[in-house]
This record gives sequence, structure tokens and C-alpha cells, in this order.
Amino acid sequence: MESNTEFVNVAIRIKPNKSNSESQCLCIISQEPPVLLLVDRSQTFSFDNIFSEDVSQETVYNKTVKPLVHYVKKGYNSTVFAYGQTGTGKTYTMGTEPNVTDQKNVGLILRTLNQFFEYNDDDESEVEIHLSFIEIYKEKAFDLLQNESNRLKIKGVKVEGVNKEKVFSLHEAIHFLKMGNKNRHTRGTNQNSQSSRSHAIFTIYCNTKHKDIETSAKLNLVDLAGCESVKKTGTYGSSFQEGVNINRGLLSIGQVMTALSNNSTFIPYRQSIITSILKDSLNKNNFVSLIACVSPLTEDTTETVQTLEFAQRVKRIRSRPEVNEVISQYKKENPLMFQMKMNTPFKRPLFMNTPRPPKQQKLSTINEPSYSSIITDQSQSPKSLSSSVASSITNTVRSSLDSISAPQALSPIIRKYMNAMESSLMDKIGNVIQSTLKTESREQVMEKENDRTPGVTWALIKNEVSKIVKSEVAQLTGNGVRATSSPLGEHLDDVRKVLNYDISPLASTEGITTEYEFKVPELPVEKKSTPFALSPIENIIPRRSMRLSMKRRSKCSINNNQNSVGDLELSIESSLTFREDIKLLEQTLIDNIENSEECSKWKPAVVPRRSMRIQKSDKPLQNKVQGKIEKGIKCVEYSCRKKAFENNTTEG
Ligand SMILES: Nc1ncnc2c1ncn2[C@@H]1O[C@H](COP(=O)(O)OP(=O)(O)OP(=O)(O)O)[C@@H](O)[C@H]1O
Repeated sequence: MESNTEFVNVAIRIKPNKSNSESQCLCIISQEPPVLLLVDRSQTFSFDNIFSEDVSQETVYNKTVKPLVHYVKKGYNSTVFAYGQTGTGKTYTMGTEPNVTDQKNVGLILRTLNQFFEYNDDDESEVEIHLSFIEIYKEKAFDLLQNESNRLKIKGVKVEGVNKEKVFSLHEAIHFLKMGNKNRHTRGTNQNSQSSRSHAIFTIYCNTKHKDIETSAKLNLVDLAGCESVKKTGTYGSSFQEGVNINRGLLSIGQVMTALSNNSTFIPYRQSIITSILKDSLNKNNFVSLIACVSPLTEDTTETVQTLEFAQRVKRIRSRPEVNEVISQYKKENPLMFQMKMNTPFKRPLFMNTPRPPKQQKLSTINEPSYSSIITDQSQSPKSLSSSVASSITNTVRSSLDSISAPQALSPIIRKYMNAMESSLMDKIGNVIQSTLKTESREQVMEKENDRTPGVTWALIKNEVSKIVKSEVAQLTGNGVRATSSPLGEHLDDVRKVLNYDISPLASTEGITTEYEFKVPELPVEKKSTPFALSPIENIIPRRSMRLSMKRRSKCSINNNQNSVGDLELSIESSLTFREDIKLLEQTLIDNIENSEECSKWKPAVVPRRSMRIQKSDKPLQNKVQGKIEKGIKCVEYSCRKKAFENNTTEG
């Protein structure tokens, strides 16, 4: 990490003075360094940034949150707060109001999401994003991503049952942001017709893999409810009670900040729900960015001074962020396993597919199925096999097939052929594993993931797998392919070479457990005039568009040119090692997408998630198909609207 990085960044944002009142309590007297003068007290304040009334949302974003995204991807937890008097622009700044209509006014959250999904050619890291959106209202926590019974339980300083949505595209992320925004508590007060009566915490969980380093970090974007004077806001009854709770939460945040800036040994996190929830983010191991929103009006001087003083306290915190690196912990916990993985001739498991902790544990604490236990199963008493071990065989085979396709000299046509082979092979292996696991129902396996399945032995599965592989190979290299009768004929020698390449380990590989899922989520459909006519909030981001999200080093997207109907092009933006893979993947995608009949048969896999099986059904797709194309060389996740490709095939 750069030594000059500011770990705590404090910015002041001055709300535009719409009342045209001449008398202002604030004046910026210098921007280099940024100094603010509180006029009637002749008192000056200095911060990292001071945004005058005319500063755009984009500038605020570039100077506050944008640098943090980089660190979050590197594994540093970060938190951005919007704090200030009610009606001074916190919700506007964060973008937690439901009806944003133009690009200029888009708030920080959406800009941040856009950056997470933005493709960067130089960045080879693989990123997995989950989102949660919590509201704290009257000292109770609610999950804004659940429409019903969304009250969350708090145990100590932990919130339980928070919905964490995995998102593959900006489009999906926007859907959840809008959903959460709609569910927030708002009410009109004298000072703000749409006053947020709650604190809202939008969290982006980011798991990143870059080379051997795996990190897991989160970025909290917090829109605090406004500090308010009951007299000014004119609240009473239940609204008054809201105000009391809001102020209580804010007071406790202030106390935590004071304790941190004073280097106290005791930090009073438990005083309110908001500080309890943010405990793991409000500490010195994180990046903190505060955007304190203030009103320039003389009548608001008291609140403005309070906000500036709060900002000063935060500025005094000397933090030293720490990276949440997984690999070091992983090595420590599993030295033997790590050694094995380094020595294995196969590729490491795909990070994107590694099992995630069920309850958002840090990656470092994942209880991954231990490789050593697999070895023990195999060498000492091959009497039983867990379902996850069974699926690991599938994955190992996949890894092996990956390594088969490693020679760069492979022509695209052979690659395609390899893909087809792998596809059928994986199907068969999937069936073998399923049938060997049949002693337990799928539900039971799902419920008891770690249970052993009696009667299924490593040797049994290995044997079955090797039989399939051998017969496939024989078919491919034998009579099945003729030089004259097949387009592959002229490449037959190459095919043979490739198939002989390193195929022997298939039958004796050690397990590498990864997770495969294939799902067709049924997102609520909004009626639209054209397949891509998105609502304003979605249009304002210059979309690379419906991103087919990235796995490993590849990324696909459907670029939709809004100006010409039906001009839907598929492209793959990729930093794949082998350029020809891109074409192949593109073709594979087009094949899958154009073949809508085929697509319509896919439905969510109902088998244990780790057992890699795509189930077919006659039910048509609702509106969206999402899944993975796992055909050998690379694995690409994609998600696209069925309507889009239907349109494409009919018009194009
Ligand atoms: N910098 C700005 N530029 C343009 N409009 C702004 C700006 N800041 C605030 N506003 C407008 O002022 C009004 C009040 O802002 P907002 O609702 O964001 O305040 P708030 O601090 O979140 O209030 P509360 O704490 O009551 O929820 C909104 O209509 C918003 O669009």
C-alpha cells in the first residue's frame, strides 16, 4: 500500500443555497489546502476536501469513494459515511433516494457499483460481488432486500440473517439498490419533504482473486439519518420518537469516533444498533471516508458547527488498515494442503467457484473440505465418500481438461471439439456421481453437506470416471473420426496429440472441491417497450451494458446499442491467455443464446449445489437466463434476457 495514502478521508459538502439568501455562515477561503471559514465565529477548519455548492456528484465520487474501490479489491474493508443535518444532501450524495432521473445526479452507490463492474483490461483479478442493504429504524434493524418479515435479529454486536445477494451485473445490482431504496422509511418534515428517517447501510462484499492471493473485503456505504432539532423539523408523536432514536444513533457514532481519535482502549460500540453493526468497519483497520453535508445558511449555523466538529473528530483518527488476505491464513491452517496444491500438476480450483462460507464468514475462516481428509479417505480406508468429495472428482476432471487444452498451438476448431467432448464427458460423470450418491436423497445431502455417504468409495467413482474417459478417448481417436467425413479430419493428428496430452492423471487425481451452480433466477419483470428500454436510473450509467459476468480471466458482455433497435452484439472483453479462446467463447455464447429452445429448457439445478448438474425441464424461462458455460477451456458466467436474444434472432 502506498505510504502516503490517507486512511481517513474527511470531506465537507456544502448544499446549494436555493433560498438565494445573501447571508451565509460558511466561506471557502482556500482550496489548496482546503480551508473553510465559519464566518460569524472567524473560525477556520481544514479537511481533505471541501466541495462547494456547485461541485458535481462525479467530482465528489472521484475524490472520496473511487480510490477506495481499488483498496476494497485488494482486501481492505472500507466505509463511507454521509453525515449531517437533515436536508443537507446525504441521501442525494449517496444515491439512496428511489427516483434518480438523470446521469448528473446519480449518487455514489451507483457510481461505485459501476466501477466494480467496469472492465479493466490491465486488471487480471477475478471478482465476486454480493450486496446487502440494511436499514436501522427506531433502533431496529431491517433487511431492505426482503419485502416481508424483514426485521433482523441482533445478537450482541452481530446482525443475523442478512440477505446477501450475489450479483453478476450492474443491471442486477441496480435492481437491488432500487428495491432497497423503495423499502426505506421516509417522511416529510419541515426541513425535508422526503426525509430519511433511518440509517441505511448498503454493503458491497467483494471477493477477489489475483494470482495466488485471495482476499475478501467489504465496502459499506452509509447514509445516516439527519441530525435534527425537534423544534426545526417540527416533528411530534411517532415522528418525534424517530428523531430521538436518530439522534441517539448519531450520538453513539460520535462517541465511537471520539474514542477512536483519542486512542481509547474502550470503544463504546454497543451503545446503539448502528455502531454495533458497523463495529467491524468503524475501527482503525479500515479505510474510512466521511462526507459531512452542511447547510451554508446562517440560520443553520448551530447544526453546521456541530457537523464540522464531528468531522474534525473523525479526521483525528489515525487508522492503519489491514488487508483481509486469505491465502496466508489458508497456508497457516493447511500447510500440507498448500504444499500439495503447489505440487499438483493441475490448475488451482477456480476461485470463483470455491465454496463460499454459508454465513458470510471471512474467507479466511472458511471450513473448506480438507484435502488431507480426502487423501486419508483414499489411502487409508476408502469406505465412504462425502458428497463434496464426489463433486471434487468432477472438478478435478475439469481441471485436467483445462490442462489438456493448455498448448497454445490448438486451433479454434480443435478447441471447440474439445469443448464438445468435455461437455458430454462432464454430463456422464455427473450421472455417475449422482447414481453413486443415490443412497441418500438429494435433500438429505443438501442438509447434511458434511455427512458421509455410505457405500460410495473413492475407488468406485475413480473407476467409473476412468472408464468413461477411456471410452471417450477411444471414440475420438478411433473410428469415430475420419479424415474425410469430419471437419475435424484434417486436424485428426492434432486431436490425437491433444488427447494423449496428460490425460493419464484423469483417473488418479486428488480432489479439488469447487462449487458449480446453474440457475435461472426469476427476477421481477418490468414491462418495457423494447427489450433494453431500461428505466431512467439504469440508463444513466454508460453501460457496457448487460454484462455477462466474468469468471476466471474472461468476461463477456452484450453490448446494446440503444440507437438501433435489434443491433445487439455479443462481444467478449477478455484478457484470456489465448486469444482464440475469445472467439470460441463468443461462438459458444451465441450458440447458447440463439438456441432459445435449448435455453428454455434450463431451470435451476435442484441437486446439491456442489454436484454440478444441469437439469432440464419443459418450463419456459421467465425472463432471464443466467448460468455458466462450462465447456472446457474457460468457464464463463453469463446472464442475459431471453427477450433480448429472441429479438436478436428475429431482427438480426
Ligand atoms: N448538492 C446538491 N445538489 C442538488 N440538490 C441537492 C444537493 N444536496 C441536496 N439536494 C437536494 O436537497 C433535498 C434534500 O436532500 P436530501 O434528501 O439528500 O437530504 P438528507 O440530508 O438526506 O436529508 P434527511 O436527513 O432528512 O434524509 C433533495 O431534494 C436533494 O435533491
